[in-house]
Amino acid sequence: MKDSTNRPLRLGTRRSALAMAQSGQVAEAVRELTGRPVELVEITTYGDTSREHLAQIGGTGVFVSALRDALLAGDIDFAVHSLKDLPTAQPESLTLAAIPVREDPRDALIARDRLTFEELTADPDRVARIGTGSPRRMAQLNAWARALGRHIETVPIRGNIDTRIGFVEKGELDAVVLAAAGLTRIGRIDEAAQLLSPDVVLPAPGQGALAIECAAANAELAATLAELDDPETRAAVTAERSLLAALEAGCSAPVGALADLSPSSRLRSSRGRPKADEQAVTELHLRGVVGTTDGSTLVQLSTTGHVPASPDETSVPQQLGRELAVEMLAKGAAGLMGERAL
Ligand SMILES: NCc1[nH]cc(CCC(=O)O)c1CC(=O)O
Repeated sequence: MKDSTNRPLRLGTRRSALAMAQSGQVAEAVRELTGRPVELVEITTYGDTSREHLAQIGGTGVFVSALRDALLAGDIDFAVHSLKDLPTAQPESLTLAAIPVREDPRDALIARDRLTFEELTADPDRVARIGTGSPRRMAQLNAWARALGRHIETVPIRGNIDTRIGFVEKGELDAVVLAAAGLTRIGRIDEAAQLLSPDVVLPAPGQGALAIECAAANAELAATLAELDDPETRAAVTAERSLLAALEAGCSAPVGALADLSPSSRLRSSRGRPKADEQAVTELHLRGVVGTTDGSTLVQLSTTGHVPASPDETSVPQQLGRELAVEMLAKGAAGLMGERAL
């Protein structure tokens, strides 16, 4: 790094176990990268103190605004966010310097007696009560139960990961659904009874990915942090967030999305042996879902595109997301998103 000072870099973080875990991991990576000490600065956000349900306080950005204020005020040098908590519109004053390699994007079920969803819902005389504050999870869990011909009750809850698992430990709920990535980061993934297949429950756009952000004015730091970026993760989450943005939905809306990238043998000019100027492409498969929280209606579509294997390629993923949104809107997605009730 060109900045020869050894002043510690200040990393702003929320104080939850999850935020501390992910900030701690990024702090270590930045220390290794720069040789500079990294100091954690605790910031309290409205999302941490409010007792309201996420859907009621609007969801979008409640966890990030205090960190962003601190970045713009120069109180901290960079911040680590869960990408899925970031609003899709990026302020010009801030740079998403790096999106590191993504953790498992799936949702996980934590259930009494370590039962799976199928086992939990098997007894027709006992309606399983499953806790989640996420309309996206409610919609898909209810749709899954309907498809199995079973009944569940989704119970709106919120709180940090420990609090949510506590509902099951105390016997107040039969199960809760959480992001596998969060459980992994705080070292509790072993308690998951089941990882929910994206064929049944699509995660939130960007779930499992982190975003490392700094002030746009701090171009030198942004360039340094960019070394922690994973282009494949960035391409995938760009497609997912582009879909979300084009659906004009906040993060509390019942929108699920997941992009998978797979190396493709298809070459840009496909005949004969690859020539030096031919570029390999990556196949990007994007799935999206919108539904009513009762699971009675889901609009679920997917699309596939080819992303050139250049490091900063985000225009194709962006376009794919927009195209899928248009198709979903044509199938009635807009009407479903109007529904915000829990
Ligand atoms: N909305 C809260 C939130 N933000 C990020 C994660 C988990 C980690 C991630 O997705 O990166 C969670 C908890 C959860 O949904 O269970």
